Amino acid sequence: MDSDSRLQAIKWERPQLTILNQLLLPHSSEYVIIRNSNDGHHAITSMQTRGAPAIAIVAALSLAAELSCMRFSTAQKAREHIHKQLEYLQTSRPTAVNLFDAVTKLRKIVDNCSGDVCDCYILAAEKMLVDDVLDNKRIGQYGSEFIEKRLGGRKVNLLTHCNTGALATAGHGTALGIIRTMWKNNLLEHVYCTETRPYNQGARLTAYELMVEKIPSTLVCDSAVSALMLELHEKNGIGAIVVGADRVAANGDTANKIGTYQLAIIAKHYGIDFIVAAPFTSVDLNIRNGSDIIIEQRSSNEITTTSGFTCASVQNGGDLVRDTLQIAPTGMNAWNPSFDVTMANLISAIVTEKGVFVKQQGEDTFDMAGNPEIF
Ligand SMILES: CSC[C@@H](O)[C@@H](O)C(=O)COP(=O)(O)O
Repeated sequence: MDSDSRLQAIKWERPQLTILNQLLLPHSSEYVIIRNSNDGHHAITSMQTRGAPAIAIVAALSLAAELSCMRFSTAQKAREHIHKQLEYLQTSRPTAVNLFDAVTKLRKIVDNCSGDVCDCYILAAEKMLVDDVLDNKRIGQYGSEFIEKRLGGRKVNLLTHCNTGALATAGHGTALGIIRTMWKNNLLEHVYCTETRPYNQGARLTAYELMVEKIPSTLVCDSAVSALMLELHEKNGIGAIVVGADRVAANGDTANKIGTYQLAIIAKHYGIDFIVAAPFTSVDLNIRNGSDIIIEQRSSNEITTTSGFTCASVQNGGDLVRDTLQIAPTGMNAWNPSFDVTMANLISAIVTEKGVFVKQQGEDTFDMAGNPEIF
């Protein structure tokens, strides 16, 4: 078993799809069976699964599971059903473009398929799962080489935000994939991960992944990063901030988990690299810049309450029970965008499986349709 297979968030054994229920992490690892597109849609909207690549792959495979149990009298009927279900699946979450990219590719494949339409669909969805892991390993390698070159090969401290690891992808991860690769290559000293309020993907999921991998790491409040930069100034410092992406516009403007933008400003203030890591399925060449990215607004309850696990020993024989506590006054308004957009001028490099995109001398933006570099 390699290190990545310890954390497998998406399991596909034709015709069965099971996913790790991330609502229960880090306290218990329970898998949920996804039988059809309805289950897939629910898994995404309820956040049992999350993270841009994982959302796309679970959506695609949920329909593959459904199709495995169906028979259609004509190829046209199969195509119509697939189109309808893909349409429905893409209503689950709006910001990550990977889902829309997957839907476009799958539609094209079934429209052009000359054999059994369901087989064509299932094979294509299965390939997305396999390709994502390979792409992430390449991102890990390219990102590790880029950081090594930028920082002269010394062991570095990195900071990351949200969760971009094996739990957010088919395996290995993107920004966390770079961290995994650097750890394996003995180039990493320590990782700082932000808690990522209000949903706590950092505290619950990234902290869990780092502990499973035994990577030296420390959790910090989102609001502690500037103070941390100052604190570590004399002691090797933070070498770079590495984050994932939900959608990268053609000019490199990047939507990612709320709080990413302020980290980019901090990186600029301290003169360190701010690196985005994402598969090319997160790049949306159809939009020129970040102002066209739809930002998901989530319930104010996520801010006005806090959730966690309490030990209901009497009722439940010691089992941990998920619980929610109100922390703001009843009726208080809250603004809860799930993502923000970091402008390209604050980003040092965008690492993809094709290579590393950097800005040309004197430019403020990236050309995501152009050629990346390998360092
Ligand atoms: C490889 S995951 C990249 C992004 O999707 C990740 O950074 C992120 O913002 C996840 O948000 P989430 O709301 O948990 O789906």
